[in-house]
Amino acid sequence: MADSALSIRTIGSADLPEFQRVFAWSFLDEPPAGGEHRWMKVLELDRTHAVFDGDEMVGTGGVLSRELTVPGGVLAPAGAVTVVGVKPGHRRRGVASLLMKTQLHGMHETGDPIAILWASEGSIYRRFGYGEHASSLSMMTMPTRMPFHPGVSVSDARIRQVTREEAMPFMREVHDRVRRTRTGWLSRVEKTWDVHLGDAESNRDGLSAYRYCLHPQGYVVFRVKHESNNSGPQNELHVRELVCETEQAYVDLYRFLLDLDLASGISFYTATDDPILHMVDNPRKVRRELSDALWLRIVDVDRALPLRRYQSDVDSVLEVEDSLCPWNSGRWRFTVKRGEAVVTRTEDAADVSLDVAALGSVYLGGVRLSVLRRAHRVVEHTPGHVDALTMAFLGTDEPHCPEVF
Ligand SMILES: CC(=O)SCCNC(=O)CCNC(=O)[C@H](O)C(C)(C)COP(=O)(O)OP(=O)(O)OC[C@H]1O[C@@H](n2cnc3c(N)ncnc32)[C@H](O)[C@@H]1OP(=O)(O)O
Repeated sequence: MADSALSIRTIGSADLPEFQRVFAWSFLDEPPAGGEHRWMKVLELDRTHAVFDGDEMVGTGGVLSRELTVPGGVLAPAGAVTVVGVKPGHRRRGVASLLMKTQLHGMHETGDPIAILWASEGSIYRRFGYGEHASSLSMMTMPTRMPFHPGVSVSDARIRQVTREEAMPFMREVHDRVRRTRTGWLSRVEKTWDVHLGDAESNRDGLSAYRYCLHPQGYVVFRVKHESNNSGPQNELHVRELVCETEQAYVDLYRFLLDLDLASGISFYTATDDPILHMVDNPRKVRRELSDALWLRIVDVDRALPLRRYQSDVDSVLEVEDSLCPWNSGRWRFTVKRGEAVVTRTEDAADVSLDVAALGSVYLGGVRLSVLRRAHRVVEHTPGHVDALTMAFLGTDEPHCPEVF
């Protein structure tokens, strides 16, 4: 419950210095001296809120307008929630709750059917209806020089290292074509590139500047962690993104990285189904650590569910619980025919009950509804419906979001 002394409003440009300070302090950080934090560059002021306790700004949060690719290659409008922070000393008094409610009710009015975010901590957002592991991430490490499995063929396409200036126009075009086909990928605007591939000294964490290598159908961006010991160079390649229009380009660029002289290892936050595991001759040498990536919130059940495509036909009554966005609560008939869903209000008895966060987790096809049933997050009233819904929601590939916003 929000403290009654709190108020909330969108910010103007005059609020930005204080907004930046409150956000930095909430992350135990300092605002950059005399400059603008890179996250501030992409804020849309009419979707950016500050919470006040009297005259004092105590909370921050923003929504970015993005397109999210959902199963079936459909581009769905999504509100990408970012820069959420509450000033130390003002916590656990409902500041974030007020912000979350304002954002979600605003998205309901403006027509964003889906909200997404990356969570700083895993225990914050489920209470606000965000479902965990809507997409997951694999922190992958592997040694270089590994051969490929016989049959994985490398083409003779030339891969060229170029400057950032030369790479940028090509990368923008390739990314924009590829992101439309990959579940979980997001549209980028001009300034997003500066944030996502920010390369100021302060962004490098002791590593090199980005290196840009182009293939005719793709590109890879990485940093180098320079190391050496008595046995020679032990440099590590930290891949930021590997974006390809063809499977061949993916194979070629991985081979290029694996063969790079003076490098001993590769690390990459990648998709959980990155095919590299099956390309190399010794898959055990590819070490993987799983973490949550996108948390997804269904803002409007009846607009979000029909947006995506489904793998199989199903006809079920879903009973949804959503205390923060009550327009979602209640029973919905969810019917899929030939991949397309129709969602209508119904008084019929529920086949399956679940809360809106569970629906968010399964929406991109990364989490199985059957697993949520085993976790006591979903209740099946009519036998067979959870299995049928599980199959319908699964996608061909694992959802993946390659960028933090
Ligand atoms: C998308 C992003 O930007 S992710 C970045 C999130 N920001 C941060 O992590 C910065 C550091 N943390 C903070 O600024 C704050 O602690 C926030 C934003 C996480 C929470 O703000 P608060 O104003 O304290 O949250 P609020 O008072 O509304 O809490 C609502 C509920 O969530 C719980 N909660 C809040 N923060 C946390 C947390 N970090 N861990 C566990 N539970 C939490 C509260 O206990 C409360 O529970 P209740 O409803 O059962 O009483």
